[in-house]
Amino acid sequence: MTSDKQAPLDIAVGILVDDAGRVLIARRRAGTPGAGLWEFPGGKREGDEPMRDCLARELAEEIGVSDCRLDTPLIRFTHTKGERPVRLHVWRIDHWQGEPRGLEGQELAWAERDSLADYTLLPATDVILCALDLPSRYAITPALSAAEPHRWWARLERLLEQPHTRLLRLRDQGLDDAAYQALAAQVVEAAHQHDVAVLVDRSLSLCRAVGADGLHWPVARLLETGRPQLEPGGLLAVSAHTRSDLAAAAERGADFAVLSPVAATPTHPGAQALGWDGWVAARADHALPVYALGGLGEADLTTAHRHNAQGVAAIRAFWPGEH
Ligand SMILES: Nc1nc2c([nH]c(=O)n2[C@H]2C[C@H](O)[C@@H](COP(=O)(O)OP(=O)(O)OP(=O)(O)O)O2)c(=O)[nH]1
Repeated sequence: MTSDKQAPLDIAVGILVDDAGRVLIARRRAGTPGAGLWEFPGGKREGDEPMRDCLARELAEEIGVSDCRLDTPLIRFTHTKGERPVRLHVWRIDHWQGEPRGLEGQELAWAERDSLADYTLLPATDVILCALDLPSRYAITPALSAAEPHRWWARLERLLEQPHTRLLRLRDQGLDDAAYQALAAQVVEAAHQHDVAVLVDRSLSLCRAVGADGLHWPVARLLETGRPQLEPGGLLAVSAHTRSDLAAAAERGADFAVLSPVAATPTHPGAQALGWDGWVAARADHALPVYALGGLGEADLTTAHRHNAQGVAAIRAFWPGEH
């Protein structure tokens, strides 16, 4: 076996999103691998062309659109679910010129996000969809048990009111299960009024009891018990600290991970900071969205995206100050 045989093919993929929030999918033609399945438009890199150029070329050739605005890459990951390993470089595209049409005879469809389940998509598309659905900011609460309750609640309300807040983890390791569950029930109720999804720590039964949107576990717990039976659409997030944690998380079916610490933080004294170089080496191209955590905030979002992060997770940086 030569190593060349195993080298992944680089593929550029574009997710065109129209003003109604629908996404463009294309049906693979007869005679190609995965014929009949639906995919996002894109294709193989030619020579050593930059991946952005590859995507612009593929979209022009396949669907006749030009001037695609490629601001921020959505995700880059490798998977081995097809005939050979591929590394997908995926962009979300909200602006382009021209009306997409199937120039190679392929069928196209504009699909509502919720109706994508009706199409048989290529394997590993679930990773792309998860990245598409997840926000750039993953807010984590400081412990209520270490704070004055009315102040904590006032800040939580302010956080929930901010339009950027879409996903929250309730973290309070100082509470016993009963107290944590009582708090989680209240937090989920408050968050859902603002359309903010809440992930809770601890057990599947607690998650169900409080109507949370999923669980956030240490990766070791996923390894011990396997992926819990969440409701359809429920999210399983894991905390990871190493490259092998992430490999295990992707392998065992976590929807996304948080990889930390990028920098040292007062909440985790003594934890060895990865720095961005260490973070990128550990993140690698594992097949799941990964947030960067540890001493980061709003100002680090662009850097995080550039390093193949879904975005930034933070406790202090997103927790509103007192006014
Ligand atoms: N376009 C696209 N390809 C994907 C996705 N997910 C995924 O695993 N792939 C894989 C399938 C194929 O093995 C590979 C794309 O190869 P391709 O054969 O379509 O590339 P191409 O358009 O350059 O093809 P060609 O006719 O020039 O050979 O990437 C996806 O969402 N979109």
